[in-house]
Amino acid sequence: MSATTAPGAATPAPGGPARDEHEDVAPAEVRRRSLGLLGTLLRPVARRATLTALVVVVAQLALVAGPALVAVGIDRGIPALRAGDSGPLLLVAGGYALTALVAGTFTAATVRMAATVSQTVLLELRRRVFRHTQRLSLEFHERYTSGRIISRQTSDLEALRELLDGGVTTLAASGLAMTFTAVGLTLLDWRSGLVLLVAVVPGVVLTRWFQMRSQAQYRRSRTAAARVIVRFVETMTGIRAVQAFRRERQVAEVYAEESEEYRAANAEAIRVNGVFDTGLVLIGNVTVAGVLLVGGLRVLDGALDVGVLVAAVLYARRFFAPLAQIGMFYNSFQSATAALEKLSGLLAQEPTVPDPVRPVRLPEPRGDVRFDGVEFGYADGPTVLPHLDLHVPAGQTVALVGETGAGKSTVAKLLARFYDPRSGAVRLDGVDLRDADPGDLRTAMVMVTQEAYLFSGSVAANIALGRPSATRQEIEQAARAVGVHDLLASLPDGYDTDVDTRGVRLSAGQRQLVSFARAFLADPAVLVLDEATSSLDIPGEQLVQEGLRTLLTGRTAVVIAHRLSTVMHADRVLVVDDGRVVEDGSPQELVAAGGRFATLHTQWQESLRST
Ligand SMILES: Nc1ncnc2c1ncn2[C@@H]1O[C@H](COP(=O)(O)OP(=O)(O)OP(=O)(O)O)[C@@H](O)[C@H]1O
Repeated sequence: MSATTAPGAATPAPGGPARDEHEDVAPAEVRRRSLGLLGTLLRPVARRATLTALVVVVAQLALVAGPALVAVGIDRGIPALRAGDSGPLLLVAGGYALTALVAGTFTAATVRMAATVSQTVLLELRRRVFRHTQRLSLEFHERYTSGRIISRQTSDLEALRELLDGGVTTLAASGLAMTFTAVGLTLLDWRSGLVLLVAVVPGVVLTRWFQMRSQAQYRRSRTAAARVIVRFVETMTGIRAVQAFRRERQVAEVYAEESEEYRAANAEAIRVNGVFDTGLVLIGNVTVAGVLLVGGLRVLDGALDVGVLVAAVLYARRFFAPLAQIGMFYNSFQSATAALEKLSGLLAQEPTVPDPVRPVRLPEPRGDVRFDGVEFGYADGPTVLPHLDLHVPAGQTVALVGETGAGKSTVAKLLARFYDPRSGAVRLDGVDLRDADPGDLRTAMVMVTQEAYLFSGSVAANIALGRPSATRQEIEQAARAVGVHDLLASLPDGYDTDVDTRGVRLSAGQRQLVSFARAFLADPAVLVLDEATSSLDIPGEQLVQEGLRTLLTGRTAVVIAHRLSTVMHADRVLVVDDGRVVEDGSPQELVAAGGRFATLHTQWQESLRST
């Protein structure tokens, strides 16, 4: 059982530093990169975005005209009405209704247009992130935990969505509303404008306080949220280990603590928001009282018209309302900026196994494999293979044996080009894998891993992964060849059975056979196979052995062998120790030579006898 697999150890904190902790990039460069990404995303929707901005401006202008029209209505329209002329008042009322209509229509249009722009941008970004992440080399996926990738595709895109859907337009509209209101009021009556200016001082102080507190708070809340998500994903990914070692209670306790921290962070954020909103209402109302008092006294003196006073009060009331909106979206803005930085960081990652500039075609591969002076180590880690020279002629079956950590999988992964050597070259039919056409290489070389991963979907679709153009007949032929046809045909829906269907989960050995059928259908010139270590019941074992033999026939095969029978059927055995080939020969020769393999062979036989 592979229950000892530890859940990914690194705990990412998407709410923490926006930069990928593995890269060393200056903040200015990060900003440039994020803006660059935003630019490429917005370019296709530039016209629509500009139009949206114009619509926002018109909506705000229409809104700000309202109080001014009220002033005109009171100061000009009513006296005229008293004098028997209803024209001016009707004109003003009509004008007011028109501006209200324009403001309403344009605000609704803003919401729709912003949503269209935002959804187009997000669709493109979501696709781009998926395509890019999928293209990145294995080396990247081994260090970038699944929790972090999930955060990029979920919470980061969500943060951007929140801002783009309504945030940007609300921020712009709020900024414009405040500016237009201040200008409108000053033009109408500069003394009332002055009162507003005085009130702006505590408003700015309060907003500044809020920004600082809420930024810290928001960061805390995001970090806490990320911890909860990562803990959840890791626990569920490693559920076998958790259950096998009875860690449920401890994991639940840690999870409860982290959830509590998340709750506390959110509660504090709400409290800060509460103080800010209440403060704004207070400042707003005091300002209204100030404008009313100063203006009222001047009305008494006859220096100010009543209508202008009413308009001034309306403007003063409106002035502080947008600040609450700005405060609300300030955090979205922050988190969207951080999300954009992280997404642009992910998109800036380059595959460590790049596609060749001038690919060499391998249309009819023979399967001749060479390792020429290969030196290799993972990333910046220690050397794993110091110097490997190896020639596997076409059609040969080679079994790699050796102790755990000897470097067998590393040889296999270099051959399948999941990694490139630090020096030297791996060649197929004389072509350096780094120069080989990636499409041809994937056809020529297939790696079957231990885990025999099945994707959700039918059994047939899973086999067809080996050759998507295969007919049902060819799929069944492949299954027959590796001896799994009867089993698959007896499933509830035969080959159409969904591998995820409850109650028909395939066993490890059966999954292995399906993956053999998949590889058989792909029919590669070179097969790299990591034999499953899981022990199978004897009939199952025999079935897998027979399937394996059919699969290996007629092609070059490099097998990381865990079973004696596989090794003994190989043409050649390589004993790997500490990244070096220490014995090389046919199984019979090596047994006769009495070296390491001979010892291993004796141990194997003894263990088989004792079971
Ligand atoms: N992704 C990786 N990153 C860093 N080091 C690695 C990685 N994979 C393997 N190693 C290291 O490379 C060495 C060889 O490992 P490898 O997996 O090739 O051994 P192996 O012979 O296949 O072992 P096993 O039989 O247990 O699968 C080990 O020291 C291991 O720690």
